Amino acid sequence: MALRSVFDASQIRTEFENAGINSHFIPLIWKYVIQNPNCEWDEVPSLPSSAYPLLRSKFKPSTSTVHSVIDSSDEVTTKLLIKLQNGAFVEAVIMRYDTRLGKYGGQPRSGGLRSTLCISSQVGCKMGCKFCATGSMGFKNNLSSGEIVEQLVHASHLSQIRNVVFMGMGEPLNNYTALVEAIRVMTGSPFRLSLKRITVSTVGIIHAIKKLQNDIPNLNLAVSLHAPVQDIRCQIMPAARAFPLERLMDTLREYQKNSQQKIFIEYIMLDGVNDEEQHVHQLGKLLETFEVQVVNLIPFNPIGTLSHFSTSSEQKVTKFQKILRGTYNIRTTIRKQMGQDISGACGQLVVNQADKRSTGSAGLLTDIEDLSL
Ligand SMILES: C[S@@+](CC[C@H](N)C(=O)[O-])C[C@H]1O[C@@H](n2cnc3c(N)ncnc32)[C@H](O)[C@@H]1O
Ligand code: SF4
Repeated sequence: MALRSVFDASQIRTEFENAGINSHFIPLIWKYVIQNPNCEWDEVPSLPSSAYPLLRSKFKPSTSTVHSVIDSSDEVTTKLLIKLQNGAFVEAVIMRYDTRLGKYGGQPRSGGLRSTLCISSQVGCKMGCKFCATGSMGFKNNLSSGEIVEQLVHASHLSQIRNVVFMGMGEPLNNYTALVEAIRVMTGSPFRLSLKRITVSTVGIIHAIKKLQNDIPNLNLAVSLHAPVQDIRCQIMPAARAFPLERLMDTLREYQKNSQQKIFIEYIMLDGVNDEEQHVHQLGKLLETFEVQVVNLIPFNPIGTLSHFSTSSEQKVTKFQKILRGTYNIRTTIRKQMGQDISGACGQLVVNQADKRSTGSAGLLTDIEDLSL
């Protein structure tokens, strides 16, 4: 049987419990593994003697490996192509924010920068959004919580990670149990990331948003709205049929009321599809009664022949922003496109990689300015 990731928290806790080993050793093991990624279990100091054979027979310090590390030419973005134990690939992306410069930038592998890590939760995705390279792959498999956490471990060897956003490959709320467990590990010892600095991006899985409120109160949500009315949403995001816009908005209002947490609205700008003047007024009215933290306008990142959409012109995006701000008083940012020279769109590098071996999104996604507040 394949060995599990030592960062699969519930597995290792259960195994330790069954063997009568105190679970307080687990964060100590994780700390050692983070500092010594290529270690053998016998090297981990000060564990009860029964822990060593158990670790050897059931767990690996890392089940994934970094297959390649690619820096963008502007040195802001680094993409990690990560190979999982089953041979599949996922992407994790580091974006560096230089606090001294007050903007994204800085030398790729240098310390001292405030970095955001964009993490994948699935190989492929079953939601099938028409503009998304990951969606074009279909669903392959869920990542385990350990595989999700290992992306943070790999990235932390290259940069000091301050923020984590689940905006990589896959729909995190379709891999709910692993997502919740991974977030609990990341916010616990030894990672100790602040929950305020973790954001989960979702297409809007209503029942899971409701559940999340109880399981991880006060988690930041980014909702990929992308259209102001249900029929356009369904055209570009087939899964939206199952999550009517009105019910989604009620769920978000409820989420915000109960948790006082930040909700970011993501809106991809697709030329002639959702970027006309009527759409901005529909969106403004939809969000008027809703205390939205910020609307992020995302320039569509072309994904080659996988999608027929085009990117909205700069003038259209700027006008959209102006109306949302001026007429509706909604904080609105235009997300920078980053890392386009390294297949910036989520999943694109994996699709390209798959193409090369003959076997899945564009400039990078995160409006880090807002997510790293
Ligand atoms: C890849 S998804 C992953 C998280 C989640 N599944 C979701 O849809 O929010 C993260 C964000 O990337 C956006 N995205 C996907 N393909 C894109 C593209 N080609 N250009 C720009 N943004 C894209 C999505 O709409 C979403 O807002
Ligand atoms: S945008 Fe998100 S939900 Fe849609 S296909 Fe891509 S990963 Fe899945």
